[in-house]
Amino acid sequence: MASHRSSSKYLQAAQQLRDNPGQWEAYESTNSCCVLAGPGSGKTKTLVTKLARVLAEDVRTPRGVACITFSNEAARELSRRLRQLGMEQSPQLFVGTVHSFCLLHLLLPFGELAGLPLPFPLKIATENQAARIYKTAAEELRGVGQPTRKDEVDRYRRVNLDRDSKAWTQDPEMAALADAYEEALHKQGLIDFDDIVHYGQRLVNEHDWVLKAVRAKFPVLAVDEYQYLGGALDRIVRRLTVQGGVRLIAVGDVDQSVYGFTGANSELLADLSQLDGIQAIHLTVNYRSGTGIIEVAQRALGKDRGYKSSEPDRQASVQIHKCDEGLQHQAEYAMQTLIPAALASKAGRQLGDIAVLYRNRNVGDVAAIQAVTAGYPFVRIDNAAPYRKVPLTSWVEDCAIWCAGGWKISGPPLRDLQGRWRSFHGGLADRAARDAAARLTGFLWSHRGNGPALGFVEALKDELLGTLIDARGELADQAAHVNNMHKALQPEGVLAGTTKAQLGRRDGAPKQLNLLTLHSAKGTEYDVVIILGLDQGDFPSPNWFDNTLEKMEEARRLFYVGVTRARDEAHLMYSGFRKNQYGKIYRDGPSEFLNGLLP
Ligand SMILES: Nc1ncnc2c1ncn2[C@@H]1O[C@H](COP(=O)(O)OP(=O)(O)OP(=O)(O)O)[C@@H](O)[C@H]1O
Repeated sequence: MASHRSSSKYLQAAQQLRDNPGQWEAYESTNSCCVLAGPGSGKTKTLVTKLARVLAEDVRTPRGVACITFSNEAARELSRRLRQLGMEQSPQLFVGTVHSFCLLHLLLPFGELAGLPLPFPLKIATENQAARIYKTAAEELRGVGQPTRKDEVDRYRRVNLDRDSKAWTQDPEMAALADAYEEALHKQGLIDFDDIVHYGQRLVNEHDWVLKAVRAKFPVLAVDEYQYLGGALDRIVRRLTVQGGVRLIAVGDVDQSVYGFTGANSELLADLSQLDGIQAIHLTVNYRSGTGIIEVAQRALGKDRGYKSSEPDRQASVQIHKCDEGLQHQAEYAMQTLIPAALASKAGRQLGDIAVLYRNRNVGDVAAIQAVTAGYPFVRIDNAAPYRKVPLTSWVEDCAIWCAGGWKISGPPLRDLQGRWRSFHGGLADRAARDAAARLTGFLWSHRGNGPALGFVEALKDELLGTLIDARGELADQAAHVNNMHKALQPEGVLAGTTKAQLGRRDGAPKQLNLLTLHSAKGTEYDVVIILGLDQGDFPSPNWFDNTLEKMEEARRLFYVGVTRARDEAHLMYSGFRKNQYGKIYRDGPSEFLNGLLP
């Protein structure tokens, strides 16, 4: 038996997998495996149950398991699900993004030793610093007002990993811009997020000793939502599993690939599943949606994948609604008519069981105004948020919840907060780790009660975070997001008056309507989903028209992700026209994604 603090809750959870041959095969597999399956098929459920088993039965302390996913929110959701099975963040269980994996487990421990050409100690540029440095470097190279956007250059750096290859110089201007930017960044003693993954990949690929060290620490590697991750992570995964003998548990769905614009490549998942020694497992039962939704969703995707509902007789529907007066009318109809009807149609259904999804924050603004008018409390996840969810801000939120009353029900557990707190300090020796945990416990204990969040965050910064951030340059970027949180809580800020309990609120809170972008909706599920703004030219949008077939397919997959979040009802809203930012009207009809959707 392994010596991790393990719980047998996974044994109960595993019973649910027994009746599904694919899920059970993944659960029982002792080799590397890759689960490819559609929405709601239990990929994440299988992954977390399997991980809990591996931690309890296969991996002995001090070795552990690393579980990588694509965003901080996704990592938080995975941690939450693992916690339900009794597994908490600890030195033996890493759950986080590819960036934090590369930073904490590759660059910080091995980067300097391996002689990487980066400025040490590592300090990560904030978004503003990186943007300024790029602007200056690009203007020096190509003149003031040069048009190439930083995100295009970043994408180029992400997809062309070998600087000595022909691929790197296929676009000489891009390559020159990228080189000039990186040089200027490093000269200022900074690195950026793309450096972290790029050099992480190089460490694993170019140094056998790094490979061995990683395998010694993490004999098992899990990757959720593989289709969202780019070439650098794919290289790390292949090298660790194929040459390093690390056991891989990967799950994903190529049909839900919606991050091509960031350099993600869904073909990597399909290729990975074909490798020798990797057991490919396909799941076809959808446990989330009723048949009515599954059939329409496959039509929306334009592919019949043969997915079936686990409850074929359950009522589920997709409805299309036309609101003649435009986007605001759509949002108003959703709030005033659809949501009250949805709440009334099922006993016990709450606002938290409903999500309004949209393409971008502009549509989110319209939805938010109508939600306020209707008197619905809501939680909003899009770029309009006053601060970004990164590990440090998420941890501050969870500390606030704990103090506001979470300590009574161990939600979140103090041990989890301490584990994350320790991880921000990098590798701490036992004594120092105990001291850090004790300081945190003392702080939290003395701040119990649901007071204003502003004072709490100020005290946390003064008493704990300040010293940490001064000592750990790699947290500089995340510290900037904590500062944004602090600024938003000021009397003149958008979060003025927020309490500790409210600071920690998020999607999944039962009494709050969920407003979120289609991209943020990945991995979530709701009884009722309402998608706004399905007008040709808005979604797919004009930007998508410069456009390759590939980008249109990605937009279609994004639509598919939205529809497949629904358990019982999906409502698709359009007006038949769109307005540009100057108020000019284009009557291009409903989104082409609605064509032929209903029989
Ligand atoms: N074997 C099972 N028995 C009962 N419920 C299950 C089973 N497998 C999964 N579920 C339920 O189905 C829903 C979807 O599961 P999960 O979120 O793991 O799917 P997913 O494949 O990761 O979805 P997506 O790709 O759409 O995000 C959850 O509510 C989960 O509890």
